[in-house]
Amino acid sequence: RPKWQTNKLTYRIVNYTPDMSKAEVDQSMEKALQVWANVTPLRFTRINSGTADIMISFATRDHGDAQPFDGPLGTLAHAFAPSPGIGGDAHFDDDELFTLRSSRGHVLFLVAAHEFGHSLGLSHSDVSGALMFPTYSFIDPDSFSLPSDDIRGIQSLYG
Ligand SMILES: CC(C)C[C@H](C(=O)NO)C(=O)N[C@@H](CC(N)=O)C(=O)NCc1cccc(N)c1
Ligand SMILES: [Ca+2]
Ligand SMILES: [Zn+2]
Ligand SMILES: [Zn+2]
Repeated sequence: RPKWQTNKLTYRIVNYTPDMSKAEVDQSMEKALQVWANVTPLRFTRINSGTADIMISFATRDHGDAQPFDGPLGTLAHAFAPSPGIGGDAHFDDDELFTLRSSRGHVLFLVAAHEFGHSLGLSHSDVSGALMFPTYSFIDPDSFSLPSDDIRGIQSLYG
């Protein structure tokens, strides 16, 4: 199973969605990475130019990789397993409505936390309620805590 060979990873927010303020997007991404840093030796450093391990961007439809987005709903985002180049990168479908905490649309923090699970090497879980379960369900981000199946999964890679 592909995994990063270092615990110090960089990320870059390449562009932004119009759905939220830049500060809200920044906070959502930081909080989503912290979910995984809390239970592993992984540490994430933001860079604002050049190439990071985890390049984060918003896009619609065809956006330069082999997995074009599909308009509103359906696929919300995708991320690539650890590897050089596109590995680790996370793309968010900007035909979705992303929110800070509303149940209307999709909470960016939750989608990002799920995607970064893929960026770190996790695949989907069949445990309902797991963050890595294939389908999104709204959770108040203020009361979010990483489910045990996800802790087990990430600690089996980075323990
Ligand atoms: C085949 C994949 C490209 C599907 C894609 C996904 O799993 N990305 O990681 C995706 O966007 N799946 C949707 C499925 C859906 N529309 O319910 C999803 O919600 N994934 C993100 C997500 C966010 C937060 C929590 C969970 N469990 C899943
Ligand atoms: Ca979509
Ligand atoms: Zn993509
Ligand atoms: Zn997924």
